[in-house]
Amino acid sequence: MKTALIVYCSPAGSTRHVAQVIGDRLEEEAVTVHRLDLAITKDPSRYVGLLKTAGADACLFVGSPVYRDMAIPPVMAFLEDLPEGIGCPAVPFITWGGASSGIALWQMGKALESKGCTLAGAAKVLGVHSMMWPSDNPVGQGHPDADDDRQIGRLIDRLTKTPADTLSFEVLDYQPAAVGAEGKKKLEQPWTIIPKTVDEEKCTQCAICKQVCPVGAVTLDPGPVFSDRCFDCFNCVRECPEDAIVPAVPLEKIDANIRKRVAKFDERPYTQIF
Ligand SMILES: Cc1cc2nc3c(=O)[nH]c(=O)nc-3n(C[C@H](O)[C@H](O)[C@H](O)COP(=O)(O)O)c2cc1C
Repeated sequence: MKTALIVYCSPAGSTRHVAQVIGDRLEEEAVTVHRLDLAITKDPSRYVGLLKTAGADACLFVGSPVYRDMAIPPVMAFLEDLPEGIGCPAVPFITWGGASSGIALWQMGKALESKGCTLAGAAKVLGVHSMMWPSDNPVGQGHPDADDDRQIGRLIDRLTKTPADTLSFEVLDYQPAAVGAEGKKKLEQPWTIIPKTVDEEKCTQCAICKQVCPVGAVTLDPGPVFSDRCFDCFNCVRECPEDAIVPAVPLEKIDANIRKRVAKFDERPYTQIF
């Protein structure tokens, strides 16, 4: 591998951390790394051109957090917009909050396979659950940690130091049948979000909600208005200094539901390299 493109979206930072570790380790192995944060770069086509030019010497890394068992819409939109037959080796990676990693890796793998990519490797990495920021003990607290980073390092070692290997995309279908089937059913349903209201007494129109939205879904009129690009990352709710953005489901109830799902799935291992 001579060139790598690392594409990701990371509303709360864990997926960005993994992307950073991947990029830093690749650079240690003298790979030329291009990093593409989908929240910043709106037109990825120039970067995708790099992959075409580098051909088999290039590798595409694509990272997403898991939301409701799936990869998030900006990442899937990037994959769907890739040119047909791009055909490079690829490494999807996800971070998940310890409830269920669902079918996100499988879903990303399917999209990559449909563009003619081969699977060089993949990673599932535990991250602190990004819906649980008010809690003193969020699920996944402290993750990704040093051991997670070491596992990512081992993946990069394998990708750069041993002859290129191709995995079957089937390895990404790792969930028990019932969990996998439930996740795949969700793909047929519209993306759901928890509606939010704005407490106009509290809102000072400071525009932080607009700045922290990774997909430009917030406009001010004069308080925040959310477009249908919103995919429910909760950055606006989390970062509002006045707590003026109020989700229809209280955060305590969301917290309790997540903990129930953690107990129900009891998914292991937390971090896994393929
Ligand atoms: C709306 C929403 C839905 C989520 N759904 C799941 C889920 O189904 N399973 C899970 O384990 N974690 C879930 N999480 C937690 C994230 O996957 C996890 O915290 C991830 O590391 C966040 O990545 P980021 O920090 O790059 O944004 C969800 C978080 C949000 C905000």
